[in-house]
Amino acid sequence: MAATSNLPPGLEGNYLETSTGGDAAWLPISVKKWYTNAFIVHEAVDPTTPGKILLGYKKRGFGAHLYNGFGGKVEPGETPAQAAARELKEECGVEAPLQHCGSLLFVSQSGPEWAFQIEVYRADEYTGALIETDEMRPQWFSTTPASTDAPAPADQGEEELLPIPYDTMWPDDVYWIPLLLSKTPFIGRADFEIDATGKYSMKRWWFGVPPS
Ligand SMILES: CNc1ncnc2c1ncn2[C@@H]1O[C@H](COP(=O)(O)OP(=O)(O)OP(=O)(O)O)[C@@H](O)[C@H]1O
Repeated sequence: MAATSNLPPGLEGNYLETSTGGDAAWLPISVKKWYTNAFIVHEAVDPTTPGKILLGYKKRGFGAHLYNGFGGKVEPGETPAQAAARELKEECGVEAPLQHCGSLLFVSQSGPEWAFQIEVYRADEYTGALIETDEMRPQWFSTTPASTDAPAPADQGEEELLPIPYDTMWPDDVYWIPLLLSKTPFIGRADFEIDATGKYSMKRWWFGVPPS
């Protein structure tokens, strides 16, 4: 992993680059707004009980028709941790001992005029009953990468889970979800361009982790 001299503007600290790309100039940041994003991850127990991650299919609003964690804006007077717990409960009905695991900065050209500062949380467990809400349809996905020589799914009445649907997620997710799964703290920034159809594409990105 490379040294941190190329940390993008808006990120601070001692971090080692895990991935970077794009050659656009970093966009200027005027205002930042705080958001949260929370994930429940069940670790693999053994080969017949693989790991799984809870995502939500966003039914409306910003990021509609993409799978994501559960989250939203930090409201005035709330800490990001309080907002993360509130949004998780509002969007899929459950409570969880969320732990902060990453911070992300997203800037877009010709989209929202503010930058998104997103605090990311994960929990190994949850309490309550998962429900579909007006905003999100929760769904579990396998955390085991798809592989041709993987054993056939156990035929034990368990529903086979699909792999994480990166093609139907924000394009930055593939760079930091693996870090979230391995419980590696992370930071990152991605700058986006939005085309006439509203599609976001990444023009420059950088993700990193603390030195071990
Ligand atoms: C650009 N790359 C990105 N990659 C991954 N996740 C991203 C994201 N950009 C935004 N997000 C997440 O999208 C949700 C938006 O929140 P959003 O639904 O607008 O907030 P909130 O529920 O408060 O809105 P309403 O007031 O109900 O409209 C929130 O979880 C935020 O973390």
